[in-house]
Amino acid sequence: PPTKTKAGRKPLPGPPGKPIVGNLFQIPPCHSWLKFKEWASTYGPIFQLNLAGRQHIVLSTEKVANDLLRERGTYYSSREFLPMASGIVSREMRPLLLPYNDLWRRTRKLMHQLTMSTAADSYQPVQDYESKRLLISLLNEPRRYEKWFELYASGVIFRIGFSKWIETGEESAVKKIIQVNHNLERVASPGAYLVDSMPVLNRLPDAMAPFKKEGRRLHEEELTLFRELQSDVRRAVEKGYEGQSFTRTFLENQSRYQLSDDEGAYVIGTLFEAGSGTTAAAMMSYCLAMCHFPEWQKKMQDEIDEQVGDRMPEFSDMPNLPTVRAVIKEVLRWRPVTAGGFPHQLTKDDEYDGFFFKKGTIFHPNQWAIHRDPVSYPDPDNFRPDRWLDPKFPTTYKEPLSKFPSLQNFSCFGFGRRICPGQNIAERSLYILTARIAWSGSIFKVKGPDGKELPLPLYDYTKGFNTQPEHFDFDMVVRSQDRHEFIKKSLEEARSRRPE
Ligand code: HEM
Repeated sequence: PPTKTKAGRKPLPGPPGKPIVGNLFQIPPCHSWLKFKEWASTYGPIFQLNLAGRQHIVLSTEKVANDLLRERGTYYSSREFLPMASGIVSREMRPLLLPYNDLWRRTRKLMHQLTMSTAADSYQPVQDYESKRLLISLLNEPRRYEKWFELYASGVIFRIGFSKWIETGEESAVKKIIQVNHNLERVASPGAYLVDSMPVLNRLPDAMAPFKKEGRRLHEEELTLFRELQSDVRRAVEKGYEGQSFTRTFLENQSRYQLSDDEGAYVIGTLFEAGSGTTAAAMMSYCLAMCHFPEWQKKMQDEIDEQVGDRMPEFSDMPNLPTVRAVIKEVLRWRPVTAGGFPHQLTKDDEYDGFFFKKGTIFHPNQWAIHRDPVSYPDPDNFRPDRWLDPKFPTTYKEPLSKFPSLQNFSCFGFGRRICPGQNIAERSLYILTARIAWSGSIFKVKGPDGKELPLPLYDYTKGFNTQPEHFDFDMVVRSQDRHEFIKKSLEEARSRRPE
């Protein structure tokens, strides 16, 4: 263990770096969370990295992440200012990247109203309809699962955000907003723009800084799209359209939130971008888990058959389906979507457990390591939904099983004041999709001509800060023709009842 310094503070442990650049070139360009976890086993749950003079701290247990990011939320809730992503592209309006300032507080208040539990309940008819549509597509063409989950997740948020239904995913506004997501993911990834590590480059004249022109173009494109989507809702409401949406709620309460049109448009755009890819990615990991651990698919199916019978599971069945909730919670633990965690920035000097942290330090709650802490999660590399269901696992098991396990405040959604505001909506989507997919069919590994299962990697994941399995094929067999017919009928019925 580190010894105390003269001032009575412990030196921060961490891998030794090189002069000037520090640990910058020791960090792998992708899946850095794996390396960070390795370092945590050498240096402990709090270790530092020096990235060209900037102090970064990696947190690797739920306890230290909660003690700092949640319990000391008044000063551990900011974001690092990235000249390209937060400045030029977002013009300091994108809530996800905003520092802990007054504008962020106002946007967060609006987000809370749009996503709190009672509001989330009111979006269930949209999730009901979209999940039925997904079942038909998945049963017909399971190998195009990425498309179906993306269509589901964007369809839900597009409808509740802007009162528009997505039919094919090929609609121009949908393609554009998905492009905005991809741009943000690229622009905000660590190391994408030198100016983010060396802010002084921002002072270069335009001719010597082509990133500025690119950033301004990206900003124009996204703002134009967000404004168009907002104007469409405004015009529809003026013409007497009655449907509810995030945008409508914003427009009708704008003065209460003290947000300009553009700031409000960015809030709703951010809800879309933070909510669509993440939900879809979680469900893709679910399919991978079902291929590898079919015994859990069977356990869910037995539970659903016993508790629900032949009819399709509904939101109201969730209290009776703890195995369903445990399986999807374990998917989020086993393959966290934001595996490296979303960084928080400290806004004043602080001390914790004998360590000193300077104002401006960036904290990474490394979910990959947090979720593999063997004290909280024994047998961490294995997929064990029973850890949420069996009192033999006292660190994760909680009663009553009609309520727990739940996804509320689970560390996969981040920490403290910045915790994901979309968790109520995400939770409802993940529960209904998991229950209905298991009720309707069984997912299997693909078999070769000799009838043997083809090999399927346990961990072959995409790059980026949201991560999902690289494409893999799986088969899906409907559990009975009656159920297939029932889904088709109930989709038609849901379509005829679908809120306009
Ligand atoms: C499985 C699904 C999801 C996962 C795993 C997830 C995870 C996260 C994480 C880790 C953060 C960062 C929290 C932090 O800084 O500590 C976050 C932030 C955020 N999420 Fe989610 N999320 C999901 C779904 C959603 C949905 C459905 C929405 C919108 C309806 C949403 C909206 C947001 C927004 C707006 C932020 C930024 C909050 C801020 O910076 O203040 N997310 N999410």
